[in-house]
Amino acid sequence: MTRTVPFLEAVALSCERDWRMLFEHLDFALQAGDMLQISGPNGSGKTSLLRLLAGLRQPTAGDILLQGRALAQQRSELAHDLLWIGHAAGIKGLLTAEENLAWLCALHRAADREAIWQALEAVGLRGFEDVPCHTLSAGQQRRVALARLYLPDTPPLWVLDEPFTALDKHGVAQLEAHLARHCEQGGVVVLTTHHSLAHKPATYRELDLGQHAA
Ligand SMILES: Nc1ncnc2c1ncn2[C@@H]1O[C@H](COP(=O)(O)OP(=O)(O)OP(=O)(O)O)[C@@H](O)[C@H]1O
Repeated sequence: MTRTVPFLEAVALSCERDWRMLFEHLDFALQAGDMLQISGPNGSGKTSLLRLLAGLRQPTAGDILLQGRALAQQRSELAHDLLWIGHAAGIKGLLTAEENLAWLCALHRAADREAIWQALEAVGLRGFEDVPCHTLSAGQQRRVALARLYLPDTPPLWVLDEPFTALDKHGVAQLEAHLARHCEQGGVVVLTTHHSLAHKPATYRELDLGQHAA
């Protein structure tokens, strides 16, 4: 029987920071449509794991495979396939919401003004498109970052570090539904959050790093 090549795979993954092993021998495989929530106590290595998956750090040991090939040898494929939103909103305060989004999109694929305005409207920022982001609230700044998830033709793999931070209840529910929809349409979501998701796709799984502590 032939084995389907996973979209993203971690094989015997270990991560050490500052001489401290955070986790060892971690294995998981994600197919198109899967959602993986990384959980665990503060300092257990959730952000560190996401940064490995996003190609921002090298594992201490083990491999990460993207569609069956080593991630480290696929920088351009990763840039094409990955949408990474880190723990900080990662937006520039002097730029407007529209300018921030245009700049962030340029990292992957350009989006036209109409698409950017529609994405900002989808995250509830209608009327705030052209004000400098430093004048927005923390939740609104988070929404600017998250608007990338509402652009057409997003990359298939979304790696999101604490995406619900600073969002209000409605924003949380809306984002949960959007992530589930992305999976139902064949995308892959890997996220960290300390909150338990109310809306999960059928493919949802949780990986508790507290149980993999070295
Ligand atoms: N920039 C850094 N330099 C050195 N060590 C770091 C750095 N960032 C994190 N670490 C170390 O790695 C450990 C894990 O950090 P990480 O941010 O991955 O944890 P986390 O599970 O995401 O925590 P939290 O729930 O608090 O966000 C930390 O306890 C710290 O010792």
